[in-house]
Amino acid sequence: MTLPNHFELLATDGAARTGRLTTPHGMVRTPAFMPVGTAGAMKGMHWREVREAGADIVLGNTYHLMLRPGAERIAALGGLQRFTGWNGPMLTDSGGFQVMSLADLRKVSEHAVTFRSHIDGAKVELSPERSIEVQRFLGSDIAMQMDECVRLPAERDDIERAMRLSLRWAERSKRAFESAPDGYMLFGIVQGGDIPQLRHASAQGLVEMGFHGYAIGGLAVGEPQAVMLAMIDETAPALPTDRPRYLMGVGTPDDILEAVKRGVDMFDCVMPTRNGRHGVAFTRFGQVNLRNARHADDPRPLDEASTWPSARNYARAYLHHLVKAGETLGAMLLSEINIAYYQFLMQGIRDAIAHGTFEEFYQRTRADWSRGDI
Ligand SMILES: Nc1nc2c(CCNCC3CCCCC3)c3[nH]c(NCCc4ccccc4)nc3cc2c(=O)[nH]1
Repeated sequence: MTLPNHFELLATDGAARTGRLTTPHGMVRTPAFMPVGTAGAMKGMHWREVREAGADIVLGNTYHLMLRPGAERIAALGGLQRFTGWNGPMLTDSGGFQVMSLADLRKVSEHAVTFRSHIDGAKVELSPERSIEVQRFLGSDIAMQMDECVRLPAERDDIERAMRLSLRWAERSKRAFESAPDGYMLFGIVQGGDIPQLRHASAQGLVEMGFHGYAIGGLAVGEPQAVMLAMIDETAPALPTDRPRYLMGVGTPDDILEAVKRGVDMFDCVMPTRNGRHGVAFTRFGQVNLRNARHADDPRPLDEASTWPSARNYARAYLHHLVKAGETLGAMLLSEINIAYYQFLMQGIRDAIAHGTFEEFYQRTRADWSRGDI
């Protein structure tokens, strides 16, 4: 059954696309980078700064929130937007990927993933039906199917087993989602590891079922960038052009630029906030590790031409000091500087595609990153 389409393609330039995704909590401009909130907050930042930096949509954290404070409790309090104060669009992952990454004593069966809560050790069962129920309780605008993602490198048999299980779970997720009000979306997730035929089979199976959008999963799990990009080349053309494509867990600015060039519309990654907390700044001219002693006497700001005040107004020497001293302000400033840079990059990408100048933007941006004089 074909689901309604809430995505509007505005322009294309080669395989790159720019568009708009309408959700119950607002509009999302694509290509979009979605900052990752952890347990209902953007570590070290106020939502006001996330919005001012240019983010239209953020990720909520199904795995953490269902364990604490609990999905039913958040629903009783009005849903994630009211609970957290972020009043814009939210996307939530299904939780299965995090269970496999974070939980201990986890087990995958046909029915569900079971694991021990890292908070109180309680046994938890996450089925496709429960994952959809949790995401509905959280009130997210875009829910993800429950899937099984295999780390790479992996045996073909294991990749195929997980891909076929994920297709069966896609069917169950879609059936469980059917009662959602109009406007709320469910994305399928393409699996298939680094094997083209399995990628095609997964994409075809999902497209036949019909979803509001399609995620490319099973990547950024240990494979070289070249393998990730090759799998995007295999997968994107097998997906409908009029629906959004979301590359999960990606990535560095370079990953994002390469994936946009290949037709990807949405991204999420913990890197800007996580690297920020570890003293690494993303700038127009590449990454700067402010823990490095070479910054101790440097009065220059990170980027005097930046659109983001904190990247213009603080000396590298000061940021170096904050990071070395373990001052919370250091993590806060670098988190917002990094989120702001990612959104600056996405705005540049959207403008370039809209003006048919993406190739020039791509070349100039990569040249700026490799100037190395930073
Ligand atoms: N369902 C599902 N999720 C995936 C995710 C989680 C995406 N972020 C969720 C978000 C929810 C809120 C809390 C945070 C996560 C992935 N993340 C990565 N690589 C990350 C690679 C990476 C990059 C930087 C640092 C660490 C790891 N590959 C992924 C593949 C899949 C997948 O097939 N299926």
